Amino acid sequence: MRYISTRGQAPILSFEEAMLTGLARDGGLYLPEIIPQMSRADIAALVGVSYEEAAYRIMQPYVGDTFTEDEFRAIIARAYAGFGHAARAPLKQLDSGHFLLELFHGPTLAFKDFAMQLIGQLFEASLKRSGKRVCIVGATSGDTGSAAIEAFRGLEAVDVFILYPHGRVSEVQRRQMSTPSEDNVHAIALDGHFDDCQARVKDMFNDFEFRDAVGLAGVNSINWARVLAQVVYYFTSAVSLGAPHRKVSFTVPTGNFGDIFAGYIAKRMGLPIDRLVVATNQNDILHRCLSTSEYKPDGVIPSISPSMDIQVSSNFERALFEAYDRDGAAVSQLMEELGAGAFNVSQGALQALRENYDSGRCDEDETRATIRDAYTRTGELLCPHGAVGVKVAEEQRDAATPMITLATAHPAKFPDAVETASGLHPPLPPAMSDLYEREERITRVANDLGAIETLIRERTGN
Ligand SMILES: Cc1ncc(COP(=O)(O)O)c(C=O)c1O
Ligand SMILES: N[C@@H](CCOP(=O)(O)O)C(=O)O
Repeated sequence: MRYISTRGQAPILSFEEAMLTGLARDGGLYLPEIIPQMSRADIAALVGVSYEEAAYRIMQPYVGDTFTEDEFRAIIARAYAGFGHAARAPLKQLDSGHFLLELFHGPTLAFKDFAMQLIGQLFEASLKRSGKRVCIVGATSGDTGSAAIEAFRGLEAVDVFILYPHGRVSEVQRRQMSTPSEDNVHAIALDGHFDDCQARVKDMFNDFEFRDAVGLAGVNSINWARVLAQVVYYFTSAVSLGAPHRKVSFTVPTGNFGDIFAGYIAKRMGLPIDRLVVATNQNDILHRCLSTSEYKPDGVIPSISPSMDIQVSSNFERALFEAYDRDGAAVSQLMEELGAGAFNVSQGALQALRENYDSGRCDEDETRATIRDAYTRTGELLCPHGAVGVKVAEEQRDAATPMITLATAHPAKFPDAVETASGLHPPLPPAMSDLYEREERITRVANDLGAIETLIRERTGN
């Protein structure tokens, strides 16, 4: 399998190269040149198999001969062994025709663990083989960072620097990043919001001298392997509700567009998905763009679902690439316009986007009300991100097709918001019960590329 950039100007890479490269050298994001297909029989054959077996069958065509069958199966087995639920991604019924896909049973209690635990194993196997060393730099609004630090802590051949927006993540998220004691992990509090963190990470990738000197790698969803790992649970959940014989729809709490794009890939592979609904919080740029065609970031407003406080949505570039029939020049032009403030999607591309994605938004009061109502009606305590999804799904779903809403994080990651909404304080699982007593290590930096690069060079000796 070969991987191409959304901007059409970067070298074509293998799976392993694309995984270790992160951002393409033309500033774009890698995507497989062709999307492998699962036939109806392939999908039907997933009934009753373990999550790990489904993961192997779905991901193998993308990974190709990077690893032997035994190696790749062992990687998958190690990745999901630490999950706290035998089903890995259990499905719960919320209401007639409305289901919740619980994606928070991994070690850091968010859906990011599905990809990050796998990527940790893939990186370790690949770097052991090559003897190379990498420096991972990531941006987080809270969950990617803790999942990355958990997946890479203590690995010999990897340093991890995670930039998070100072004061804009929950205390649990911050402590998950700042309390691991291994020397190879670094929690960096940046004075700015998530979009600033993500922009500095992309700046570092576009600074080729720095990139090559430190051996930069990325584990944000710019990394194709992140998206790929998330395709699996669309299949397993749909199959448990009757696919391929019955269509299902998904509502996905969305920020950087990686998770819902994984749903789109599942659909392109042949999974009968009726609708993919983008659910945004008050930072609703994606909903506005799909409604009006204009993509114009206008400042991030802090919310009680902080992981979705994003205005420059990285993977939307992959969706645009598809909507523009894989025209890299057109995508480059849009990204240039975005650099100057905003872009407008053409009518043809907007129609293509709307054929694949519906959208809705949920404000702060609605989020709190949904947490309260869902608990009262069903006994399910939602995190604010899941609540955004449930609210939008309730508005958008139809009686004919089952709706699956992705519950992307555990309520205990956002205890204050959940308690205000429901009156209940969600406890941390026993393995994390001493999180508040552990010592924190945080480095504060200005939103300044030079200062961040200097810090990374000093810490890595490059
Ligand atoms: C809990 C939670 N829900 C939803 C999202 C949005 O996912 P995506 O960025 O893949 O759209 C994030 C962050 O990515 C998250 O951490
Ligand atoms: N919500 C994310 C933001 C980064 O997204 P990613 O999927 O591109 O890594 C977070 O929690 O950090």
